[in-house]
Amino acid sequence: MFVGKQIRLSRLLNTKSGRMLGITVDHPITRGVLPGIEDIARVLDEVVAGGPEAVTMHKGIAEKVFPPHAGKVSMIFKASAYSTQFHPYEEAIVADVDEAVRFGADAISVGMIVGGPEQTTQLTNLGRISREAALAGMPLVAHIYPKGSRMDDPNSADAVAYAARAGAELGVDLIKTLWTGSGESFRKVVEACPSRVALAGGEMGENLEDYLNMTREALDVGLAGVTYGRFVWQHDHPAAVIRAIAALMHDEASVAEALEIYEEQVARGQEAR
Ligand SMILES: O=C(CO)COP(=O)(O)O
Repeated sequence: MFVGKQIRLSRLLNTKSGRMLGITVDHPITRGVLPGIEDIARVLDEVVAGGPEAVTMHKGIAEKVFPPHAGKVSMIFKASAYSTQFHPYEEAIVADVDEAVRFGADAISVGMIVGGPEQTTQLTNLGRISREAALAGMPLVAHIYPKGSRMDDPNSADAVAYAARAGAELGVDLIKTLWTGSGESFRKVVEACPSRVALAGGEMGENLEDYLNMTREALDVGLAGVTYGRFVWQHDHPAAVIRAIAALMHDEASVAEALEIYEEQVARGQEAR
């Protein structure tokens, strides 16, 4: 491994656990300007206050909003975009490795949808970015979801293992993918993937404890990271949520302990007001 990639990777991974707690704020092209993400400067302030290892964003946000946070958190530069409404099966490439280098990014992130004929272009794009990232010593993160037009059950262990392994085959360092519903089924995904596997989050509808339970179960079978978005920054107390997740990931806390940390953080924040 080039030393540059090793150094950047070390900025992404927690020194204690070797895992990455990442928060994504790249949703508007995918899902619209969701409630809670309108004021992106405020969102980033609240997220960074929770102390995650990394935040993922597109170039325009990196340019306009990220600079005050440089040095406090790593930046993952998003280089593709899709839309659940307009082009759900295809990620468009919107940036490249040279730009990621110029923006001071610690990793580049690309999405790929597998499970349909559209994956031909997706594989071509990921293969190219993987080659360019390797040459630049830039870690490669990929969101790989088996949500292609021929996939019946994107959350099945076979589908998710296929997606994760496709990323590993193409040299992705950290693959973010979907939860399969249980630790037992997720173990199959982790065991079939020689790269680090990270989990995506989901909608705000579910409660915090459900997300903490999912995270704990996945960590127990080898999860190496999370890249959570909506349920964190749409929450009333994003920094407290992040600290609770960090306790699970870096201190091997139980869900009950993580919930206590969440309550403490909320109380402390309210006292400070
Ligand atoms: O990482 C994501 C978008 O890039 C998904 O985040 P959530 O599903 O947790 O909102």
